[in-house]
Amino acid sequence: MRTSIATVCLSGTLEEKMRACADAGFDGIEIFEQDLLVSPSSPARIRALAGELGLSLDLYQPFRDFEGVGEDLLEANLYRAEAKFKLMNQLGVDTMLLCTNVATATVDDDEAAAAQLRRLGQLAAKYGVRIAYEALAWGRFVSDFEHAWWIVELVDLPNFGTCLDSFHILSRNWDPSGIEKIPAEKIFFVQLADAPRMSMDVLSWSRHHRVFPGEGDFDLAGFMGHLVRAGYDGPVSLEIFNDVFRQTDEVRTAVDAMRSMIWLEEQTLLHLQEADGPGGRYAMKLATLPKVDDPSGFNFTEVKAEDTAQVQELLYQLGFGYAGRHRTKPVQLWTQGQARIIINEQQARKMEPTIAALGFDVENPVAAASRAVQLKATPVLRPSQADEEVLQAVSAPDSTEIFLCEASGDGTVAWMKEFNPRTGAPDYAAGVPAAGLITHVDHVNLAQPWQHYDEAVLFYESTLSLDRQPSTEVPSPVGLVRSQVMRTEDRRIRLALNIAPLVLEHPASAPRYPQHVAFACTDLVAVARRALERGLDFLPVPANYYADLQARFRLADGFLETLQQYNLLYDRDEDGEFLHFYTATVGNVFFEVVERRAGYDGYGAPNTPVRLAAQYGRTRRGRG
Ligand SMILES: O=C(O)c1ccc(O)c(O)c1
Ligand SMILES: [Mg+2]
Repeated sequence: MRTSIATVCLSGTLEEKMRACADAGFDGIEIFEQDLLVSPSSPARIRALAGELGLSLDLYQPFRDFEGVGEDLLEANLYRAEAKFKLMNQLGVDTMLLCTNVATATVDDDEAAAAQLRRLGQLAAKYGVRIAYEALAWGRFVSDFEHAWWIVELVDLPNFGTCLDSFHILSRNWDPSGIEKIPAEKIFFVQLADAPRMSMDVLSWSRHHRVFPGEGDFDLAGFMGHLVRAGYDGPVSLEIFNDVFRQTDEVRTAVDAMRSMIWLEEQTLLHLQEADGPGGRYAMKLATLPKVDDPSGFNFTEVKAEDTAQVQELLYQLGFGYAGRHRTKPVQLWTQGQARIIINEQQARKMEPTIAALGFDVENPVAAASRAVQLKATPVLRPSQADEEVLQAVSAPDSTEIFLCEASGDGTVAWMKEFNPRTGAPDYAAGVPAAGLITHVDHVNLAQPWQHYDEAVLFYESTLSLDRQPSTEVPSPVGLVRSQVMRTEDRRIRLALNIAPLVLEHPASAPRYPQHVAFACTDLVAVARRALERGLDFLPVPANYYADLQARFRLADGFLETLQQYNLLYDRDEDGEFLHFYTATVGNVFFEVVERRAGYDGYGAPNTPVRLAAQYGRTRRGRG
């Protein structure tokens, strides 16, 4: 698959954008007119730079509002077009994108529009230029791709074809299977964009909310399948108008963009193999990635901190046992059931407790790491001694290190033998056996900086094959928190990503992005009772919450009192019940313990505002 990207996707100058696209591995670019107009570089310089960078200049765009106009305006439009054809000759670009008229068209007549477009095509031919006619979803008279294709047929010139843009087709729910009826040689260009489903006018949706494939809700593998079956083999280009991408680091955005392409290429092939059977022969060659099974569990969570005392104490209070110090590194291991927490003091100067790494159980760590690196993840290199396990790891967009560990069905993990339980136990933990009420990690919640949120979703979806659930928004005292759960089908991995609201201008301003690990247990009240005995600082829950709980659920006598006594939260739905509590926050980390009853599959979402408000209240009072 030949990859391309529109310069409008990125921030920076035209030259910066071009370098970022080349470095990320794109084959070509579409030059967005505005980027050239504001550039101090001459067309000849841009052409030379593209040559130096090995980028093909695939498209010049857009040319707007040409057809369906009166004769005077037509003359002016042809004059304007000829100037652009000359410019394109200087740039060495042979295809121009023409959008359907959104503003100046007054004549709703396909034959008349085609006659005008034929004049444009004939003029373009003198300059060796091809015109790719694209239906914009808000076009004045032409807004659907089959209508645009019909007009292309009427124009009937070899250098006049169509451009298909997934956004304009899928946003309007046009049936994309019609693409297969268009002869491949008349599809001059293809633009791809994903987007979250939204109910707003389609122009605003398109100009502000497009995202890279895999970050939104469109079925782009299905869309690509129609193109591949049509026999298309030209550039597949990203055209993403997005407010965040336009203002963030272009090098990073270009890598995110490339990841989306590599992943989509694989998804397209898998889609075609499933829909058409293996052995399909298509003009477009689609590359594959190492196929890996879903991760089968959390292997470990690593908390990094300069001062480890508070984290140790919380773990002790939750019933974790101290399982030893690493034989060569300043690293402790705490375990309970299948839950393993590593506390790492290495290179942690001035660091408040933070989740620095997550280990996932995978079938084949080398293949999983190779897949991630082929998807443009940065490998993490950790020095290890000759007799230590060599662990595979890559860096997630928020810098959390993702370790791909060998799964073991029996609850032991190979690297645990590097820890010596006889050294360095804190006083209160000496000789404490893991008490065994907590069984494993239920989920991990990572707060994402707002500008890397979509990138993080695609990262986990593509590298670890986690499935995206519908995203939700939860009110906090300082704004709405967007939340997105990613999980495996068997639920052994549940990862929640949040965008923390910006609190920069707020009096309680220190921007904090607390993260948490939620442990699963079979008896929450017992875990809470033990934790209280050991002095745990529970996140307090207000009495108003319990009054509302009783009103909603009519709880059995005594149950509400028990919940309230231990600051437990409760939820119930048609699948089952959910009990949970939170610890105080230490640095950037807190813990949750959950008990799922029957088939409850959620996360206590109605309780999240209560947690956020309680955490906010404590932060303002200077407590964690
Ligand atoms: O929003 C626009 O104007 C616009 C321009 C060119 C395109 O290819 C497109 O899809 C949208
Ligand atoms: Mg487009």
